[in-house]
Amino acid sequence: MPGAVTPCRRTQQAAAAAAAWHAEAAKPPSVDLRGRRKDEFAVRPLDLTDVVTLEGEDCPGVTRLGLPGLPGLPPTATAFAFAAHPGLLLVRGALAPEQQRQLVVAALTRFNEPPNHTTHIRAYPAGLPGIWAAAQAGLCLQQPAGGAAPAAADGSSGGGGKESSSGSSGADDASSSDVGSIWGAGGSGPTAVSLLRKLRWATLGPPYDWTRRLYLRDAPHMPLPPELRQLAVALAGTADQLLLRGCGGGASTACNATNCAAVGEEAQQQQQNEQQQQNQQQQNEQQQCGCQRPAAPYSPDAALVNYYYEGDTLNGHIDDAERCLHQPLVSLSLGCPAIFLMGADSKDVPPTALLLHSGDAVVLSGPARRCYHGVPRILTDHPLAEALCCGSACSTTGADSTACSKHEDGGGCGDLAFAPFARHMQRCRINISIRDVN
Ligand SMILES: O=C(O)CCC(=O)C(=O)O
Ligand SMILES: [Fe+2]
Repeated sequence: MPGAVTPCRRTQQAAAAAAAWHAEAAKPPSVDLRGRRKDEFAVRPLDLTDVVTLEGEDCPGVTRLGLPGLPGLPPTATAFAFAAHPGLLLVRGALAPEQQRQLVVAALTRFNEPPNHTTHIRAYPAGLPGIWAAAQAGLCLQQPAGGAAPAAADGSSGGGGKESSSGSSGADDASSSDVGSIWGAGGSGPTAVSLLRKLRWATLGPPYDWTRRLYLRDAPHMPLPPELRQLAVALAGTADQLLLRGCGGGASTACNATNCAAVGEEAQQQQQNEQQQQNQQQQNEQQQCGCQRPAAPYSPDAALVNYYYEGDTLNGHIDDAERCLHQPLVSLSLGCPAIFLMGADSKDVPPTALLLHSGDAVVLSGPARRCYHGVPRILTDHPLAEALCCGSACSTTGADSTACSKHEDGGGCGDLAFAPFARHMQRCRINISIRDVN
């Protein structure tokens, strides 16, 4: 494998990210991004001490790995493995600028449309079609025909908000409405801007029920968009190649001995022993999760889209509702940077804090797939990612214009149609985590 360059940059500011892990752990489960509640930790001063930024000088325990140039990844993408987190791969720049812009547009205009479930599913069971366009046009939600208003969307419990005050008619009214009939220029309904701001998550593929913690495989849904599926397959393949088969990232349970260039009888015997141990370990793991690892190729079919704004956090958690926890989870970051905490299988183990940028991908594979992780902080006061810069966004946002200083030198994308999205993303982070749930 390529040499062990171990880059990171530690800032001089006071530490908080790792300490926050325990604070996060101590919080009640309702205080969560998905529960749409802010908390006292969210507004603490920014502190990046001990945050691994993957910039500048070497960082012990972090290895920069060469990419095999798999299709779907930009040539400049750089992958990192972490000795303390076997199976974790971070690919910096996994998404090309154009890809990032396309995903941002899709996440704000398509992924949040029915039949996909969103934060608003309880209050508006048939969804809020056209919410992005309505917000841009400054519209409000209209009283549904028949005078029965949908319940207010307080988003207070992800998927578990208030029941509709109009009983079943709320859903029927909304589903029979076209975009023009549910939004209007006036009225007493909530503004599309406020509903969009309260939209914290959307599900792609089989919807996830947060209350029962299971995928609703039989509920109406669109298939996972092919572009996400392809990306996840490419990134999971990269992780598999770099971490597992290449034996370079410490994914100890899955190092394929045939790729490890062992020679001679002694080495062969050692390989056989290791293989037996691996098989035993795999059997044990399969018994635990009941899946048939070798018989099931990676086939991502669902995703969770998280929309984060200033002060939003995601508590430390393990994603364990999928059928086979041997299948990787591929997580894409767009917009504002964020601190991502990667832990172990117990919250007693202090996590590593990583700074994620727009265009980064995190692959949780092997042992890392079954480890705690969370997001204690979104950095909304940072410059907008260059990939998302747009000329008119820079010039029309007053104080935010510094966010796009590169653009003023002619370095931006100049895509005027993207301007409203660029403005939105100056204060927003979108994460898309792609899963194989079946
Ligand atoms: O936002 C992130 O980076 C992580 C999201 C996540 O862990 C999840 O949705 O399960
Ligand atoms: Fe997660």
